[in-house]
Amino acid sequence: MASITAVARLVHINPSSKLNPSLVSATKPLFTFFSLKSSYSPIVSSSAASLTSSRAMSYDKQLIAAKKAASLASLLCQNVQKGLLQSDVQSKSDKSPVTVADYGSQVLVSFVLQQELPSQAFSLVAEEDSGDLRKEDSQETLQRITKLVNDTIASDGSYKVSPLSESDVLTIIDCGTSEGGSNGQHWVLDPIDGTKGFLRGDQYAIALGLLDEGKVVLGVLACPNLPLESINNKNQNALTKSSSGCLFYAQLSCGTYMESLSGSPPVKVHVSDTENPEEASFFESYEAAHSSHSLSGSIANKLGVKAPPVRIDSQAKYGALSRGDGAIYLRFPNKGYREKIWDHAAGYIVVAEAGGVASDASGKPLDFSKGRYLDLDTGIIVTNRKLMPAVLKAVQDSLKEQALPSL
Ligand SMILES: Nc1ncnc2c1ncn2[C@@H]1O[C@H](COP(=O)(O)O)[C@@H](OP(=O)(O)O)[C@H]1O
Ligand SMILES: [Mg+2]
Ligand SMILES: [Mg+2]
Ligand SMILES: [Mg+2]
Repeated sequence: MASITAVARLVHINPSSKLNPSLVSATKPLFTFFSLKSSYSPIVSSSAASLTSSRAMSYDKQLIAAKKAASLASLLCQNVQKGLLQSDVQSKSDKSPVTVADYGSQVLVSFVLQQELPSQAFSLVAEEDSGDLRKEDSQETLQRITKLVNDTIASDGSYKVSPLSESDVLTIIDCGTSEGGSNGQHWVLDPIDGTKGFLRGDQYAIALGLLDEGKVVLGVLACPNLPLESINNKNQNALTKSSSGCLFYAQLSCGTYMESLSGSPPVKVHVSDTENPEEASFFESYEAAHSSHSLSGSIANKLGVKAPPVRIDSQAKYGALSRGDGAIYLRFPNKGYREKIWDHAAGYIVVAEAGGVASDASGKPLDFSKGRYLDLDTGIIVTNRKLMPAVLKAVQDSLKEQALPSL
């Protein structure tokens, strides 16, 4: 096991950092308490119960660190997406795709959080693990990830650390194996949510949330391909224009804000306030295998929704809903599919703090305190508070009809 060299060190922020300027100024000066020598070892909590937490506390420091981590990961993902190679993509044991950018993003987020918050115990529930990368035929992929991560850290210039080795990279990826739960604080990370969208050149998100005592208390959603302007169903051309991308962030009781990934001033966002389902447009997954399009079609009919659905990948749907581009997001996976907390934690608080609400099909709020999986009834409904009762009824009626044997 690699050893930590604990050295207090002042990190000088390089003024030429490529990150959003508001993040850079907010983070200097900063002490970190470990330096990376030849090998890397994470600061891992020995027990979740040892983490201190308080419901009344502010999460400002964590929010600054989370924004910086997601922004740096976005840079890596944007660079990879521009020149994606066939060899950059692998298939996981469940046959889902994973790319060098998924791994690279996970390493960067974990690295930045630990650099920025050195005095806090660190627990991370993240999607990826190093299992496949430790296999012999993954050597080249691991080298490519390591180079991507080191190049991104060097080009940003905020951290004066020796380059990470391949072994450091594997160790940092495996910082994400926490089980989460209802005690203490846990970061929740989807390093690329919407990998299929990422591969198509469409929408994806770097989604980072923080749980405190089982509740999501902050969330950051970086959506590098999402335009700042609305993508409602009247303006879907916006999706094809090049964009610098959006960063959504929310902290408990502080509202939801959006800024561009290139650093425009933040604006407070709010969900649509429509009470009329006929005026509401809805989002669903681009991938029909991830959510039943026919069920959401039947729900939309019951509600009298006129506009066709906007189908996009990833938690960009939560971001778009939080600023009112559409008013309803419906997600109904196949029976037996278990939703993971990293697919929803950041999006959940981004919508909730913008005045929206998310529940399962029985109307129960999503519960992030049960470990790596969400324990829920049938599907996920996200909308504004005024529409929720009508949407819930339409969902429950459609589910009952679906359960009836056809004549
Ligand atoms: N059969 C399935 N049903 C529902 N969700 C699925 C699924 N297979 C994969 N997913 C999840 O859907 C996420 C993408 O969401 P969306 O459909 O909104 O774009 C994927 O995240 P990753 O891309 O991080 O693996 C994955 O976790
Ligand atoms: Mg995945
Ligand atoms: Mg995901
Ligand atoms: Mg993912």
